[in-house]
Amino acid sequence: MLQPKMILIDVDGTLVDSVPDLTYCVDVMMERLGRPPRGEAAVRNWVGNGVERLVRRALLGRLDGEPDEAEVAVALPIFLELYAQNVSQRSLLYPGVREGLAFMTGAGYPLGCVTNKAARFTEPLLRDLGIRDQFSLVVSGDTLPLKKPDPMPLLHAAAFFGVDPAHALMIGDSVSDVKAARSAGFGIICMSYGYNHGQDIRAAEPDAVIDSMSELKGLLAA
Ligand SMILES: O=C(O)COP(=O)(O)O
Ligand SMILES: [Mg+2]
Repeated sequence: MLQPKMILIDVDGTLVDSVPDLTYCVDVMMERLGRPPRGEAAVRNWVGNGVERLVRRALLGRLDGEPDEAEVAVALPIFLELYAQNVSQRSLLYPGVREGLAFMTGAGYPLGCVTNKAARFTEPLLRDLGIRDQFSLVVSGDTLPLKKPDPMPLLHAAAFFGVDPAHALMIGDSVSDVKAARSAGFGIICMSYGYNHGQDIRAAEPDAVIDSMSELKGLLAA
């Protein structure tokens, strides 16, 4: 049984299935630019590195590369305005999240949230889904100079809670979470259902992969 002194949890693909709202905003943005929609299957593979990177990927129609900067300058404000209005309209907590959070808080684990989503979207999303109060700390993608896969947000949270990273656990869904956790010296558990750019997260070799946060009670000391 694991008994970390602090647990940090990722948002998109871990707590929240945010792809329906992100897809809506990508596709309306594309329509306004006079370009074809990208659809949910593509957007699912592009989430995880912040909204600006998502917009760049949508403009390109693929994961890697850089679109024309003039096009980004037009597209990004459109997307940001749309997402501000649609951050939680279609997004849902994954099955098992409420149960997993209740187990962790009930067992006394200090909880933080670490996401690459910008703070202006993270805060209302967590609030609208009724889970903001579960977290003593929320570190968003623009809270610090660097975001995941850099270890900075995780180390910042460890310092906030006064916990040695060797006694800290990250729960995420993507290779960025695994890389950040490994660089920070945290343990890492991943959700099998999340967004990992179309790759099976098992290839990144987290400490464990689970299908639902309700399974945490079998891994963490109560
Ligand atoms: O890509 C994003 O905006 C955020 O993704 P994350 O919550 O999985 O870090
Ligand atoms: Mg994620």
